[in-house]
Amino acid sequence: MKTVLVTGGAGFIGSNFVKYMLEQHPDYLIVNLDALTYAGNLENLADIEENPNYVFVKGDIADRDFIASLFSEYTFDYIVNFAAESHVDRSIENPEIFVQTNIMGTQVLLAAAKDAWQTGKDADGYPTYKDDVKYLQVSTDEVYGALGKTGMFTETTPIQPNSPYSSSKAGADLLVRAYRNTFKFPMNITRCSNNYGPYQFPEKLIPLMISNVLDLKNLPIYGDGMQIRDWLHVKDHCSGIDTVLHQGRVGEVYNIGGNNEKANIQIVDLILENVKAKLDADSYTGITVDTSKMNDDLKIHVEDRLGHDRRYAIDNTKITTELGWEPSYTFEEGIVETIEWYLNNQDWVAQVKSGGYQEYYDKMYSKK
Ligand SMILES: Cc1cn([C@H]2C[C@H](O)[C@@H](COP(=O)(O)OP(=O)(O)O[C@H]3O[C@H](C)C(=O)[C@H](O)[C@H]3O)O2)c(=O)[nH]c1=O
Repeated sequence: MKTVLVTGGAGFIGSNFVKYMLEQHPDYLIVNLDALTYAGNLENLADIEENPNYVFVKGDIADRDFIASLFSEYTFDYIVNFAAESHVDRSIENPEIFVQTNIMGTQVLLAAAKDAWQTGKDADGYPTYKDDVKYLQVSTDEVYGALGKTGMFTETTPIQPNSPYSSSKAGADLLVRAYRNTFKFPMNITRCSNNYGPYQFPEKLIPLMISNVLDLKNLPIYGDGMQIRDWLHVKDHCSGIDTVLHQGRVGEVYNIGGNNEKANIQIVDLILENVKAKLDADSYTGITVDTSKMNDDLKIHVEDRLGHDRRYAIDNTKITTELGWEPSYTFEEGIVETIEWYLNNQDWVAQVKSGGYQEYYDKMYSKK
């Protein structure tokens, strides 16, 4: 029996991970700590909230006193830190909260874990720790910066983040790295590419485009739309993190990519085509829309994102050769399954779009 603290477990990737862990490790206790910001949603976890091996706690990772009391209540074996402000466009509008949550929050967690796990000191004065404990920092390929037409990010690529978001994630990674170097702290860092799949908040490219096609709204393509991202199905990301948590060499960084490079414009075309085809072939509860209007006229090129990274691509060699992990989804099957999920979960979409969503959307796109 292990007790795992999953922070940010009500968000998109975190909630998929909580469910994945409960399925894969039915003897583990999963404590989900989430501040329930705009992107966190307990509806994502409705099907497991009665599971006796699952506990939800509302709170902020950057709140030192709160974290201290949580660590006095539970004895954690593993900590997986997903809690983060994650949207690049929001970080351009309002960087400060990214520094607060992503950097300060990570520091508070690191200090609490070190205190909880330290057993003494070795002959050289370095802390010693309990056996089989680990802190895993969930990071992003964006910390490496941007690629040109060729090349891929490996774990030794220098860190050169370009946005306030990626800089805050890089700052957190560097703190985790420093804890390893200074305190021999038991850690791993994983760096993933762009995730997609069920429960993603519709501010990110894929769910935003699905949602706009269904609402017959414009599909805003930043700049020329030829920016390239590597797409990783969220379930593959979860299995990659689980693999690193259990088998990763302590102190190491592992990239987790999807081997699926696509230009944004290709993604938008695929979504437009697939949503229309599905609705023409089948009916879905709560969706009545004139599919003849689902055509290229919906696509508009808008002002580019400031400092927009042109291309990301991840080299998976390390995690594949050392730990035997590989992504299992092809993008072609993953995107169809994801579109199907959104079509079948219009209540969830409506629920997350209530609240401040419309206001945010109008503000972001009124300028464009
Ligand atoms: C929302 C939106 C996006 N885009 C473009 C901008 C990007 O080139 C691409 C994907 O954008 P998105 O904001 O979905 O994701 P990224 O900026 O690549 O970052 C994401 O993937 C990394 C790994 C993380 O670490 C981030 O947390 C995560 O947000 O589509 C558009 O062209 N139009 C739009 O309306």
